[in-house]
Amino acid sequence: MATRSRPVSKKCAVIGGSGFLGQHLVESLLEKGYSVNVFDIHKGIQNDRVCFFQGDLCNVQDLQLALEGVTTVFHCASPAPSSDNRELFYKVNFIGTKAVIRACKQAGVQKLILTSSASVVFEGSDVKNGQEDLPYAKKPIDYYTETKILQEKEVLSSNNPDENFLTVAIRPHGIFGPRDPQLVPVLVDTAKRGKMKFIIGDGNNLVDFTFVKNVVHGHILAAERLEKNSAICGKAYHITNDEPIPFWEFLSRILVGLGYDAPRYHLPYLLVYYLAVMLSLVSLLLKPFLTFKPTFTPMRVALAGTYHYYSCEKAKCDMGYSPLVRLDKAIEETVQSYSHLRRAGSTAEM
Ligand SMILES: NC(=O)C1=CN([C@@H]2O[C@H](COP(=O)(O)OP(=O)(O)OC[C@H]3O[C@@H](n4cnc5c(N)ncnc54)[C@H](O)[C@@H]3O)[C@@H](O)[C@H]2O)C=CC1
Ligand SMILES: CC(C)CCC[C@@H](C)[C@H]1CC[C@H]2C3=C(CC[C@]12C)[C@@]1(C)CCC(=O)C[C@@H]1CC3
Repeated sequence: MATRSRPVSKKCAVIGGSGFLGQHLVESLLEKGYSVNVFDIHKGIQNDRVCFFQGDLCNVQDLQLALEGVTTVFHCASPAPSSDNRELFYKVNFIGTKAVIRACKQAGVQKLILTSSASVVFEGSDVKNGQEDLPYAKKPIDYYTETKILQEKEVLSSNNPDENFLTVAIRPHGIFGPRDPQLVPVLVDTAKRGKMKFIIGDGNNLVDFTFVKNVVHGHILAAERLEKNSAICGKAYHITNDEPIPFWEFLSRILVGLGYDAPRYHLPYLLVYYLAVMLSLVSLLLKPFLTFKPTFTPMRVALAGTYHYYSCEKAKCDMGYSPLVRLDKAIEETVQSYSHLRRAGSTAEM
């Protein structure tokens, strides 16, 4: 172990370590010689090399054991955006994050790295090469994002070098990669139901999709650069692949890679957007009698039909970030990892 750059005594905790990003983060931290405690409400991680603590982050007592002797905490837990549960978003992302900060301070944790989201500045209209000085969205695209804003503000304002408590927020966008429960499975499911035939808008809108290993790299760099007097204290950073791609081209490459047809027919953006708004109202009205989850929600349509890509220059400059894996390689690795979702009878093709 003498060759490792980080001593094993560097103990950190990953809150949300059973999740998609959390698991990749844990694996990378272990590879780098950190010792890792995982805290999560679900035991989704099978790894003998970590200490697992099951609990709800809203509960300071639950957190205490997991944070004992820990110097660095990564907070990447959140209810899934698709859960569409306002109360839960507020409780976990806002009240729960306050509990995390309190527990960190009580346990003498020195660094807190929050996984925020680039969507905190997105209001459903084009963002091109957005920088971190964009104001928070006044009308966020959904309630999940509204609570991500509250959460980020709370974490950044708790940065206090005098108390030896330093914080930073990482804002990824469109995370994808092996084991993602959200993007590829939703795409494949939609394609299987014959609903992936249409391109919303002209199809030229550039978007950031960020490979999970690059997001992890950004988090670990931030943790390592977070020192008293460093430029990154109390700041937010976009972490992207730095290769914006047309939204529909990205989706098509994943779909074709897995043997499905790429969407071909164009529909006007505003028409689909207002249809999605109407559909979500109908589903709300019918809720007491019948539950159905529309595939094309206003939030998804806004994400699918507008430009939303962000500059990661500030992360490059302040923490020496640059993506480790290029987009082509990342798509290839992702498609290969989803061989179980490949269309029956299709052969591998990239
Ligand atoms: N997936 C994406 O494209 C993006 C995700 N993010 C953020 O990245 C972070 C990680 O996202 P994913 O890994 O995709 O989500 P995920 O759903 O795979 O993982 C979240 C984890 O948090 C845990 N969790 C939820 N509530 C909890 C609670 N009360 N106490 C303890 N653990 C709890 C879940 O059990 C899960 O293991 C989240 O903060 C999300 O907001 C930000 C930008 C984009
Ligand atoms: C049915 C199709 C129109 C769209 C299918 C793909 C979507 C499931 C994904 C495309 C962009 C993704 C995205 C997120 C979730 C999954 C997508 C909508 C986030 C909302 C996840 C949480 C965030 O913080 C922001 C992400 C933006 C991009």
